[in-house]
Amino acid sequence: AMRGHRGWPEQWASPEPKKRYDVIIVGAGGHGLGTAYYLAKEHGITNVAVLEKGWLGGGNTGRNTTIIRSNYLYDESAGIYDHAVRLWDGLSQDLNYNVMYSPRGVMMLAHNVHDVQVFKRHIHANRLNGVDNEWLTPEEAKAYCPPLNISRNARYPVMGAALQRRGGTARHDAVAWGYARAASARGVDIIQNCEVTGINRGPDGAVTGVETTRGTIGAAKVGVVAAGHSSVLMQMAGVQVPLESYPLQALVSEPVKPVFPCVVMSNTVHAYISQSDKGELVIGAGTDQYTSYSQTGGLHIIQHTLDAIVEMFPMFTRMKMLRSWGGIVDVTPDRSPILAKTPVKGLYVNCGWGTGGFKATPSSAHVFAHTIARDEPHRINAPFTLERFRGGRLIDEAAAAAVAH
Ligand SMILES: Cc1cc2nc3c(=O)[nH]c(=O)nc-3n(C[C@H](O)[C@H](O)[C@H](O)COP(=O)(O)OP(=O)(O)OC[C@H]3O[C@@H](n4cnc5c(N)ncnc54)[C@H](O)[C@@H]3O)c2cc1C
Ligand SMILES: CSCC(=O)[O-]
Repeated sequence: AMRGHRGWPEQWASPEPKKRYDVIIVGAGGHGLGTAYYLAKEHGITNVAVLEKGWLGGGNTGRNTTIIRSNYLYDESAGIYDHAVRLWDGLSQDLNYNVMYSPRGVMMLAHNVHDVQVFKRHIHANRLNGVDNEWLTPEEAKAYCPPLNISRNARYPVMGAALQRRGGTARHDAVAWGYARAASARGVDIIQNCEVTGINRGPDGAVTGVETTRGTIGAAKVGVVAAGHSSVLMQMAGVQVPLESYPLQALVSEPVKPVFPCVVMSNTVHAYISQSDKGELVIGAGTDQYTSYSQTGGLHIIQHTLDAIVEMFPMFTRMKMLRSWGGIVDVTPDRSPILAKTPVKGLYVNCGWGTGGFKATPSSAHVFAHTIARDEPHRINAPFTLERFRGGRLIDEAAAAAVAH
């Protein structure tokens, strides 16, 4: 058995917080729980607490539309997102928990000459980085996804598509549960209902721990992984991060028999769709256009998204919608994440994933654990610094992420 391994419990332990840990992770989403898991598994650091103000997986990790892909434009992005796709492949075995990873293919639709040019550029860039991506004619796109409307007189006719066959989906709850159980089994304390209300610094400015709703907890290393609330947390340590938080909504239909074989995304009409293993159509929208920490959004966004969906897939016109919800997405100016040390000794931040961080969960956690354990970034996350916004060396992926914001 692994040193200190608690054995494979039904789920995770729920201990009282200790007075002190080696590392505190703020935020029990997939990225935070995964970071704690890799700290224990890869670096032998097990005296770790993950502090969560609500319930684990209750943030964006349990609210997203579960799309996984690595077809972004820049080399830096290929590094972090394709590292994730490779880790998704063996994650269920690694965690001894079925995360239901399904490489069913992600197809990005082109509706105008600009889309065609952008997606073909992505395909060439992806191939240069060893990332699979291929161009389909409208007829080939329909053959891959039969419900797709490729009529020439559609409001936004399909002019082709970029298909990443290794892209797909996973069960988002299971990712949180799998990482939580595996981390807990290795000795990590997961403390739910424990909101961090302050980040403490010593006379030398270094981090000494956090204030929480369950008392003061000491640690020389604190990793903030709080998604839409990251700017609030970092402000507690006097660090400003260039984030805007927006509501991002999603909705599901009534469950039906398997009818939709892959994932389809359309940047131009701001809609994307897949079908869950339970049979629901899982539909995503663009962000609401105002900053907010609300986990709901405007009905007009849902309406616009459904207009787009029935235009692209007329067979769903009479489908009944079951429920909609929202999350709080933390968006950076260049739509790329911040995975880095901060100017405060012992304080690390993993945020800025915006509308697209679920797909990166395994790689984000893997390299963030490395960054905390060794106090220096992994080569994969080295470009994703806080300083890039001062120096201007941005990693502008707005086109790759534009489907939602
Ligand atoms: C509707 C929607 C659809 C999306 N679709 C996709 C998609 O298809 N593909 C994709 O790749 N990405 C998608 N995303 C984005 C993705 O969900 C996120 O980028 C990713 O899940 C972020 O993971 P996380 O672990 O960093 O954050 P979270 O899961 O949000 O975890 C952060 C945690 O920090 C906790 N926290 C906050 N403040 C405090 C505090 N003071 N003290 C203690 N804990 C605190 C929160 O309660 C939360 O549980 C979507 C997001 C939304 C909202
Ligand atoms: C919410 S958009 C999903 C994605 O970025 O693949």
